[in-house]
Amino acid sequence: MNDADTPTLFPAFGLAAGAASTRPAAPGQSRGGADRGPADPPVPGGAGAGARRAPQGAGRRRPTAAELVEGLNAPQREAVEHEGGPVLVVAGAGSGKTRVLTRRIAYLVGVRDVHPGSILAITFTNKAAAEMRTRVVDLVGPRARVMWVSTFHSACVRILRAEIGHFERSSNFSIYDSADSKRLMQMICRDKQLDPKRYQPRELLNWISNCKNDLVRPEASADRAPRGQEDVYPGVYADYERRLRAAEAFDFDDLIMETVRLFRQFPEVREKYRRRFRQVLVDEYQDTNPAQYALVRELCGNDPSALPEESGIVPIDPPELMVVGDSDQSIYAFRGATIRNILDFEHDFRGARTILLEQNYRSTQTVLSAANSVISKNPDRPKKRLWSDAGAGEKIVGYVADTEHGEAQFIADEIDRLVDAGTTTYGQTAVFYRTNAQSRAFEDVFIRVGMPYRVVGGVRFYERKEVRDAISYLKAIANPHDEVSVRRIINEPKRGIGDRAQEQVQHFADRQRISFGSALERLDEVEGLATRSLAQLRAFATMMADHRAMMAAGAAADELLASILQASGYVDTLRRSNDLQDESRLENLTEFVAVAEEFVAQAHVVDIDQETGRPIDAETGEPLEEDPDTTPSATGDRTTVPGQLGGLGSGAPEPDDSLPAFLERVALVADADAVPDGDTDGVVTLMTLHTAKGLEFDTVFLTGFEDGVFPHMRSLDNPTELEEERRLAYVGITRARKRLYLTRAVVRTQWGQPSYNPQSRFIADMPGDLLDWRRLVEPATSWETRAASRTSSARDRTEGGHVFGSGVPRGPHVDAVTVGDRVLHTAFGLGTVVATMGSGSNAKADVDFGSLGTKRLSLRHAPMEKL
Ligand SMILES: Nc1ncnc2c1ncn2[C@@H]1O[C@H](COP(=O)(O)OP(=O)(O)OP(=O)(O)O)[C@@H](O)[C@H]1O
Ligand SMILES: [Mg+2]
Repeated sequence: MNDADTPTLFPAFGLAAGAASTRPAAPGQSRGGADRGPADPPVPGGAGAGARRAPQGAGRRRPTAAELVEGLNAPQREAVEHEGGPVLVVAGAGSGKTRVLTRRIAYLVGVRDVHPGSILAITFTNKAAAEMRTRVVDLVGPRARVMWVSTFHSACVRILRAEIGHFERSSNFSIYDSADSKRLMQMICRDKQLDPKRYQPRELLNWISNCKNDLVRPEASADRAPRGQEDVYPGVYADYERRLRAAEAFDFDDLIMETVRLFRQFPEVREKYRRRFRQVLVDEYQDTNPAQYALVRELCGNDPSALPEESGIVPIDPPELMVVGDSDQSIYAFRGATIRNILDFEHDFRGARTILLEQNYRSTQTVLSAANSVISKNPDRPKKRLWSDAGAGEKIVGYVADTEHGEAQFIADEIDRLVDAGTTTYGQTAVFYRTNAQSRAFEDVFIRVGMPYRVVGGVRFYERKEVRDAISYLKAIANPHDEVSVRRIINEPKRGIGDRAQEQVQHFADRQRISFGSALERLDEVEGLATRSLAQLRAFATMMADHRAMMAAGAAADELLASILQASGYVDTLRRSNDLQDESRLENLTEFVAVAEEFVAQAHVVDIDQETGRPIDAETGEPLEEDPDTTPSATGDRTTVPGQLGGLGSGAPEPDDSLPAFLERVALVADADAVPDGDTDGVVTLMTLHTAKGLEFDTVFLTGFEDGVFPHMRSLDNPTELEEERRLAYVGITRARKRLYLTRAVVRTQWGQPSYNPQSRFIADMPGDLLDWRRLVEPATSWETRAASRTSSARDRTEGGHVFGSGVPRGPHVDAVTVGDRVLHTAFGLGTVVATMGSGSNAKADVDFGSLGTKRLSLRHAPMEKL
């Protein structure tokens, strides 16, 4: 990502204090410590310092103020140094917003002596959080690790685990991801006997999610329901909430909503966190939704809800707040994000000021101009000037392939060419697409040519069936009431607990108003169970109870996992199978056990803080002994008594290798977390445009530049959605540092059907002289005419300044086929040759195209290629 942040700063630490404090240090200075001045106390060894304590004086000294703002331009510096009221930094892509946040944190710790424990920084992914933490630690040393740098979701999980007792709920709650939520919704729809054609679980869940993101509870949700659904939708929502609660579970949206509710209902709890977090920083602010915004206001607003008088707590002034964002990069409206949060900032946070950044340090002027020309077509956006002094750089390369396979082949060839020439590396190259389904074609080709690559997102490791089953076992151990998890594995592998037996248990649970898990403890009272089912249910309940006992006795997560995989018969079943797929399932489970082992190993690493010489937790940087700095001073009372300010539990955390801690980690792994670390991975990154936010690569391929792909089909007749697609294009283009490619396919298979998509309208927005077309295809054949006629707009048929008209149409074709050959026809898709006839220009073939039937084709004319 933003790799260039530290290099000139490091050497500067070695300079004499007098020299370094007044001017930026020259790069390339040595890093020795001998000339350290008296004003600069010895400091931590910084990155990679390891666990040994450095001898007094041998460590790196504390960076000076001048060093921490070194290399920043004036407004960036202003933002870093700002003290007092709330600040909004708005600026286009690549202008150093994230860098400003990182440097500001370092400055707070290193210069303003802010205790790292009082810093809360919010990033968009866990990956970005880890990176920001590392960078700050690089700048000011390991004591900075105590700060909270996390996503909204992770921060809320931590708060809820500590405070959920106020709601009289167990802190061992499960976190339901979208697949869990969907399963629960399916059960609800079935139980309520809703017509599956009219009520789709996904739609209902989307609607509920939107309610939650707007902090709307079921009882107040009727007027948001679609017309005629004012009873059904809120009813389903209420049921869903009831069952989540019965399962002691929260879904993703709950994590934020419940934290806000907690703060509003228990102002003294909120006050505790306002006292703890005196510095709050938020990256990617344009993508916050109303619930997240409410959370920021609870923590940092000027007028939070009043504290109960009997609490005796005097409210504290709001903490310092800095948010950074770019309204042009708001791409999560479908998850409730709203740029109103940016536009209303100055109004909502009293005394707020805005800082603008205008210089882009990431991209060439060519890349920027292309991005600006696309985004400038959006109406009602504040005009921004974004410039770069990196020079014009290379032209953008355009390429039109015949099919998505041709597109992938071109990209593979081009990457190889660039890498061979030493122009770029695999690790500095990314391929972006609009939807996950597009990754398939790239993977096919990349595997074939042996290109090292990594797909971020898609069917991820944690979404594989066997891994999900294993997680469900663990969740069911940790939380016996977790209905979705228990039901998922109760008969997996098959152990003779059929649907009927499960229904009988469920009925009993419903009648007794207890959870399914509790009913399993009272099997004797369940009526009508067959003897065999009863025996199997008992065995299952005993097995789970045994593992819960293990957990209570302190067994670590990896131990429990390995044990349950054996005891449940899951591993044996896979081992006995002859199915090849089961073999790879076994491998994945082995891998998952390794993940747990690594987690446990990590939890037991003890690091020593070089500054204090005391042990700190390797993961969080939290001191393992009591740290007086983190003791709230308001009452001096460290015990948590509701209604009083208490400790935050941050004093002396034990290494946590427990199952709940492991599950928490697993539940929060976001897509973008799988992004490889910079160059070192040496693989090409494939990902959706949404996941690309905040990242940068030397060479970027933006693919599928077709109307109906990008912009997405759904947006073509919806102006609001088209604006969002445009912002997505802006995000994509501005990821490129040096080299940008735009590609498309004349015909691609979508949803199993060939689609002829005309060129993306975004290409026409770019000045032609920015583009260099390597290949264009003339729309002369009937299939392209059909494609052109599908768009409602009579579009200008020029591409990047090149007018169509000359040259020969270049559709794919084959000269000869034999029976059994697989072919790809641009109109009919994949087929198998079943007969051949004729020869020369009369050669024909019968090709079976599956559901489209068998067709006889003239080889000379058929637009197809042999696979
Ligand atoms: N003053 C500067 N001098 C040199 N390089 C800089 C400066 N400011 C930022 N950069 C570099 O420019 C690149 C973009 O910075 P950064 O990622 O912080 O921008 P951003 O505004 O957060 O971008 P995005 O909008 O995509 O999130 C990074 O490589 C960063 O190190
Ligand atoms: Mg950024």
